[in-house]
Amino acid sequence: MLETILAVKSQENQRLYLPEEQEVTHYSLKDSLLSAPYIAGLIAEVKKASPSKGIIREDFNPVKIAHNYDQAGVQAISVLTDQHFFQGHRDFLTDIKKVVKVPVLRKDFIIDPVQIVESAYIGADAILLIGEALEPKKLHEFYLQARELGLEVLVEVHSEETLDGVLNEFTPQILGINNRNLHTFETKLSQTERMASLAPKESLLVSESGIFTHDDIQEVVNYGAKAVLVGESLMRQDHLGRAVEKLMSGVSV
Ligand SMILES: O=C(O)c1ccccc1NCC(=O)[C@H](O)[C@H](O)COP(=O)(O)O
Repeated sequence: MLETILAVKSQENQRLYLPEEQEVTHYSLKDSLLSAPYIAGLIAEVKKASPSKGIIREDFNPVKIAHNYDQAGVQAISVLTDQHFFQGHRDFLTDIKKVVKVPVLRKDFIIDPVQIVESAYIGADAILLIGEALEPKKLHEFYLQARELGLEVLVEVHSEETLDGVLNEFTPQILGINNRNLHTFETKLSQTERMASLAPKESLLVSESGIFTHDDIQEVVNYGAKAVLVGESLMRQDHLGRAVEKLMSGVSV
């Protein structure tokens, strides 16, 4: 599946899109995740659809969703900006950035340096770089480019092999273990269990995908995760404030 996504991405015209410059306040993803009052930091995702689940949320107002997440006390917001596979848009991120006071992560398939420059212009505080989408050397170059532009980076890996390749090049500040198998789409928290011990102590470890309950969060925290990235389970809830509270504290309000 990743091959298909990357083929479509490389055919999309990766032209530089520079909106009118605007004043935005930037927030640190790492600092925010480490300041969580819960057992882990929460990156809550704004995602209308996905290749594995189709439409996840019919009533989709990205700005309203992000505002509700912010009010609920999440530590960061992840915004899918890919149009083709996730029905996202880069404007969602720019609009969200205007109404929230937490860091905003651009979640997309970044394969061209132009997308990194664009991410800074559209207001992102952080970007995602996927280990399986970039050779380790290129990933490191992209990482350094992003850092020079003031962006933080969540480096995501789906396998031990990819993690090994990345760590041979550099140590990411923020490292995501994605629990989704990119071929079958199946999610297994045991992926975090298997890989967490290979993560450097200096990297803030984020467990991503397939997290639905407070017990799931407790489980990945026990494996060593300091933060979680949650999309679908929140996106399917009507009341996001209550959903965040229940997910993070384990108690219904
Ligand atoms: O979500 C998918 O179906 C998907 C398929 C192929 C590549 C990436 C995909 N998702 C991106 C993500 O990593 C997730 O949106 C994110 O980790 C949240 O996952 P979840 O909580 O399971 O929605």
